[in-house]
Amino acid sequence: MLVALLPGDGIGPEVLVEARRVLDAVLGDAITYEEAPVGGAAYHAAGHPLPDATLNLARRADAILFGAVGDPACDSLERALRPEQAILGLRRALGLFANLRPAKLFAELADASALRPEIARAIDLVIVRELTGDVYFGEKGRRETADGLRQGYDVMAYDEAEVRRIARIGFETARKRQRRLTSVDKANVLETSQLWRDVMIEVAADYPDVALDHLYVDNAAMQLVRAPGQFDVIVTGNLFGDILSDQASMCVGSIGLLPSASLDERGKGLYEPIHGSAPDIAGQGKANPLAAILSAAMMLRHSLGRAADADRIEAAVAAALAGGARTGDLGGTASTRAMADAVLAAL
Ligand SMILES: NC(=O)C1=CN([C@@H]2O[C@H](COP(=O)(O)OP(=O)(O)OC[C@H]3O[C@@H](n4cnc5c(N)ncnc54)[C@H](O)[C@@H]3O)[C@@H](O)[C@H]2O)C=CC1
Ligand SMILES: CC(C)CC(=O)C(=O)O
Ligand SMILES: [Mg+2]
Repeated sequence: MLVALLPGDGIGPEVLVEARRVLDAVLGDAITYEEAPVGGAAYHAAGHPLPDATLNLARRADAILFGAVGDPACDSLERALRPEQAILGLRRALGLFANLRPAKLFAELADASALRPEIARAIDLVIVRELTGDVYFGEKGRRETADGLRQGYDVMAYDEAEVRRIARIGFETARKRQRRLTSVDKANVLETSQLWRDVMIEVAADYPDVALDHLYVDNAAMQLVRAPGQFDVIVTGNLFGDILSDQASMCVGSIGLLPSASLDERGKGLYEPIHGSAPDIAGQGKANPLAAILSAAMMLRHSLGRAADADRIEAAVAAALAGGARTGDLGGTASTRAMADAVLAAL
C-alpha cells in the first residue's frame, strides 16, 4: 500500500507528522510512504503549487494524506500560482467529487462546543459536499463594466450529472445511518440550486427508504446552531458545504477536530483535515493534530480496507480526550506533540 504524504504549508506539516506517528504505531511498515511538496512549499521549491511530480505521486498512490496549503507570502501571486490551486487542482485532476465531512460530538467535549452542552450533545452528522464543481470551478475573471468600473465574476454552474452522482453518495451515506437526508440549496434565488433540487427529488425515487427534505442555506446555517441534532446527512454544493462544515466544526468544539475524505468514483481518496494552514499559529506547536489523525483513520477505513485499525485510532482519540488532553483551541495547554502522545498512549 502506497500512501502519498503531502504536508503543504503552515500547520499542515506539523499535524501530518503526528498522523504519521499514529499510523506507524498501528500499522508498522504495512504502508509505504512517499512525500512530495505541495502548495506554497512547492511554489518556493519548484515554481508551481502542484508540480507534475507531486500530481504523479498522487495518481500512483493508493491514497493521499494531505496537510493544508496556504501561505500569506503568496497572496499577491497570480491566482494560478497560489497555494490553494494545489488542492483545487488535485480534486479536479483526480476526480475527487465526493467530500465527506463527519461532525460528531466527543462526549468529553460538550463544554468545548460553542453551543450549550445540551444542544451540542445531539450532534452526529455528515456533510456530503460536492467538491469539483460550483462557483469554485466556473469561469472567473475581471472585466470592466460599461461605466468603467472594475468587476470580478465567478460563474456558478452544475450540470445534472454532477448533481446526480453526489445525490447518490448522499442517499447511500444516509442509508448506512439514520436514513435522513437534508439537501441544502438556495433554490429560491439561484437557478443552479433549482436544478440541484429537481435532481435530488428525481434521485430520491431510487431511495424510498431514505427521507429527503430541503433547506435553504441561510436557514440551514441557522438550524445548525439552533438544533444541530435534527441533521443526519446533509448534501450540498461546493461553496455551501465549505462554509457549513467550518460552522459545524465549532458546534463540536474546534475546527482542529474535523477530518474529511475526498473520494472519486471508485473510492480512491484524498484525506485531509477541513482546516487550512493557520498561519496565525504555525510554527508554535499549538495546532490540534486530531483532525489530521482522524483523517488518517478515515483513510484506513475508506481506501485501505483497514476498518478495525480506523476504529482503534478513533477510540484512542476519544480516550485521550477523556483523559483530559486538550490543545489551546479546546481550552487546554497541550502542544501538538503532547496531544498526539496522548493518542499514542491510548492506542
Ligand atoms: N484544504 C486546505 O488546504 C485549506 C486551506 N486554506 C488556506 O489556509 C490559509 C488560512 O486560512 P484561514 O481562513 O485562516 O483558515 P484556517 O482553517 O487555516 O484557520 C482558521 C482559524 O482556525 C484556527 N485553526 C485552524 N486549524 C487549527 C488547528 N488544527 N488547531 C488549532 N487551531 C486551528 C486558526 O489558528 C485560525 O485562527 C489560507 O491561505 C486559506 O486559503 C483554508 C482552508 C482549507
Ligand atoms: C482552500 C480552499 C480551496 C478550500 C477550502 O476551504 C476547503 O476545502 O475547506
Ligand atoms: Mg474550507
